[in-house]
Amino acid sequence: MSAPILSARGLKKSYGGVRALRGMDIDLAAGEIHGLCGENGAGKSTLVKILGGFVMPDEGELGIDGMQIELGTPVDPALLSIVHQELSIIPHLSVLDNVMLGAREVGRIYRREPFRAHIRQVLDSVGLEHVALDALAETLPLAERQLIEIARGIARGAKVLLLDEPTATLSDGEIEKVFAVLRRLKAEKGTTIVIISHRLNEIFALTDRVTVLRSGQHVMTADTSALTNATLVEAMIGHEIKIGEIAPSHARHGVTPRLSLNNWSVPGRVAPVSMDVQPGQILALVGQLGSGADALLESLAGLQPAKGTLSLDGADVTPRNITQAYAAGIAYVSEDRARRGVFLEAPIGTNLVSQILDRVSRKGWILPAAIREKATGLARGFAIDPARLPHDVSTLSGGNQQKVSLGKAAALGPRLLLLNEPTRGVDIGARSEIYDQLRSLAEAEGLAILFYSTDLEEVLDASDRIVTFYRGAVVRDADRPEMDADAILHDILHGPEKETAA
Ligand SMILES: Nc1ncnc2c1ncn2[C@@H]1O[C@H](COP(=O)(O)OP(=O)(O)OP(=O)(O)O)[C@@H](O)[C@H]1O
Repeated sequence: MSAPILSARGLKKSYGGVRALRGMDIDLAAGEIHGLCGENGAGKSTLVKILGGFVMPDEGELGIDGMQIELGTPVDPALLSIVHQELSIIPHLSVLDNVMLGAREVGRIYRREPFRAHIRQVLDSVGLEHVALDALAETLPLAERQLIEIARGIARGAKVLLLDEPTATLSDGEIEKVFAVLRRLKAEKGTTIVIISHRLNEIFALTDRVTVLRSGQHVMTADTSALTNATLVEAMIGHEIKIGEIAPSHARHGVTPRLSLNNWSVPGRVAPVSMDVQPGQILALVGQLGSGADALLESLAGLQPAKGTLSLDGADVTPRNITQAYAAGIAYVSEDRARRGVFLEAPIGTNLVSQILDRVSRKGWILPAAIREKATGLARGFAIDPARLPHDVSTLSGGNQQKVSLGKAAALGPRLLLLNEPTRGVDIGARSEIYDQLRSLAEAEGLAILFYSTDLEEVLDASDRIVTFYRGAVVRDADRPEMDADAILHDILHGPEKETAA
């Protein structure tokens, strides 16, 4: 490799007793796309935050573009820019102001006009042609806010661009647009790009080299072309896992359906749907953003105004808001975990049992032993380290926070569990543990699970029935063995097959 554009040596960082990085080295070549892989909590975000100067390491050295960088102070954004994992978009500012926030060009007096044309171009390039520069960020869905975050990183024109799970909330079409922009930045401007992703197909599609971290240490750096799925997974978690196998369905047939939808519609977003879901069935709702698949899921939790009737075990419980949904035994896990999923500044154990306090207390007194027992069981089931139960959720890595929000919903013992992007940011090993846990809940308790996901691998690995959506209507409803990735993609990108004239 010619002289690296970025070189870090001996980076160490501990948070209390947690050793996030234990002496990490990394070199980035100019103009390469470099993937960072590793389990949840391996230290990827910590590394990226140290490189950007947002976290002060305990030890280490960093050089960028031939300059020694003072650690712990934000690096000039024209040199290095980060697209963070948790959105830093300010809801009540416009799209333009969000992109320009913190830009060096702004100076002391912020006049918007000179920047409009350039920012328009950047937004168009990431697929936000339809979004006005003056629209308030809060009016946009999560995926579009994520695209603005990416646009902000691109607009800085940095020599090194670090992206921490930029695609976690995006669907395939959007991801392709973002990747096209990244490839263009590399080819035309020689930008060096680092990308963290748990979706291995993205790592293979985009990167030139990959670095793997495990428990805060460097495990390997290799050319992507020299790796296979299996060798990469093994480097990340130390053993092989089964991917792509069709798990047996636990759906109970010949009994009253767990969920029945009768003429259920979300005005303006989903045309009327009637369907039954059996106890123990795990059903994936799949579609592009705006296809109605996610709106349908939210409507079942009382989060979208809907028409029609929703029955559980044969009784009409049509929820008009989330409180009614919970009361009926419907639990919902949001895709936006920081805002709606967990209490960040409360211990993990407290979070897990926060919605079932009545079950871990007697005569109004909370029973610590009961909390510990319940929380430990949930932690085990959802691959959370039980030793960390007393720590605040905010000290967990992103993927581990997601596991807490799943455990918290499962604690309710619901009849119907609704999951929006169930394993967003969760590593590949923990993902398969979570799918196993969901399957055993479905089998043991007859729980019906409906989930919306933009990750096709997740749809194929976790479901036993798949419903595809296109432009607000169901295209196909089929058992998992009858579907594959091509069939799903065809449905969600093109809609139903056109009838050929006889
Ligand atoms: N502010 C903090 N306080 C305490 N512990 C922290 C803090 N930030 C990170 N950690 C811990 O440091 C370790 C590394 O976390 P980091 O976020 O870097 O992992 P990651 O590889 O990015 O994980 P993920 O894939 O889940 O995002 C984890 O054990 C995490 O809990």
